[in-house]
Amino acid sequence: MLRTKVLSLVARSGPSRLMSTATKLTTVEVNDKTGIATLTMCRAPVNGLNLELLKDLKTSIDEIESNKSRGLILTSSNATIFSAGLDIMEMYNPEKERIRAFWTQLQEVWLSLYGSSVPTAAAINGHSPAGGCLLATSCEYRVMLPKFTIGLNETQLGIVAPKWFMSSFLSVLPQRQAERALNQGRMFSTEEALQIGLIDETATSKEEAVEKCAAFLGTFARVNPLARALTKQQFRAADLQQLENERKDDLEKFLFFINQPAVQKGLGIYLEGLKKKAKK
Ligand SMILES: CC/C=C\C/C=C\C/C=C\C=C\CC(=O)SCCNC(=O)CCNC(=O)[C@H](O)C(C)(C)COP(=O)(O)OP(=O)(O)OC[C@H]1O[C@@H](n2cnc3c(N)ncnc32)[C@H](O)[C@@H]1OP(=O)(O)O
Repeated sequence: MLRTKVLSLVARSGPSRLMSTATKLTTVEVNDKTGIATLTMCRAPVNGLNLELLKDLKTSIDEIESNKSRGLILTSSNATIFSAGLDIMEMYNPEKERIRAFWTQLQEVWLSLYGSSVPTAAAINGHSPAGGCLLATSCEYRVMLPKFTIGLNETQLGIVAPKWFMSSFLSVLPQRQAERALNQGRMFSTEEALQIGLIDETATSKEEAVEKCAAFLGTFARVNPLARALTKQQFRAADLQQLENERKDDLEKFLFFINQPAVQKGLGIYLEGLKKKAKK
């Protein structure tokens, strides 16, 4: 497959350039006027984060970073789902080498998105459970459409969100609310998320959400970019460093946990429930 880290121009539409690393599961469109890049996840049916989508996300984030875009807006091509979180098929009866690569890639994506020197915002145009919420809370600003849900529901699946998932959540919510929501595996409606501060604004369409994200990113237009980036970095450095220091341990913990027969059984039951619901 043709995969190059060099930015390539593959299409033009209006004032935006569609740039791509020939990936299939993400697209990056840069607005020529604002310099803001919109990174869209497009893995059918639900933007489940599998190894390939994670690789494409990482490539796209790196591309936006190295292209010195003025901002990054993360969104989805699906009309009702931002991301269904980690693809459970990657964790259920996993293949030994692939699951290692999968978790390592998830760590990479989080380190690049949460640690991005570019200002970031999420246009949450659909449901955003677990890993979807992780991506959204790794950004600096969130605009969400009504009648969807967002949250870290891991405990509902019998799994435990690792510390760095909590770091993103805690960068948005006060400890008391974050702890309670995580322990409950609570999913918030758009209205509840706004009330608690898990999202910053609502919008009635994806276009409006993207516009509101762009307006937020525009607030940095007159701020010195280096001063802004270093300030953001200082806020996030301890969280990022913690994962950097514990990456191997974190991977081994994940592998140990996910391979427990009780966890596998729970994931199997959960998947079955999802499939039954989908057939109805
Ligand atoms: C001490 C600590 C140490 C280490 C840490 C250890 C462990 C941590 C490990 C993991 C952390 C995981 C975080 C995660 O992200 S887990 C994933 C959580 N996601 C969910 O619970 C979402 C489940 N999905 C839904 O709720 C819904 O599908 C929806 C709201 C996103 C969309 O609803 P729809 O009605 O529009 O669509 P469906 O009909 O339900 O689904 C269509 C299709 O897609 C399949 N599917 C949905 N979600 C997933 C998924 N996350 N993974 C895989 N597949 C998914 C669904 O089964 C349907 O498939 P079929 O069409 O039936 O084939």
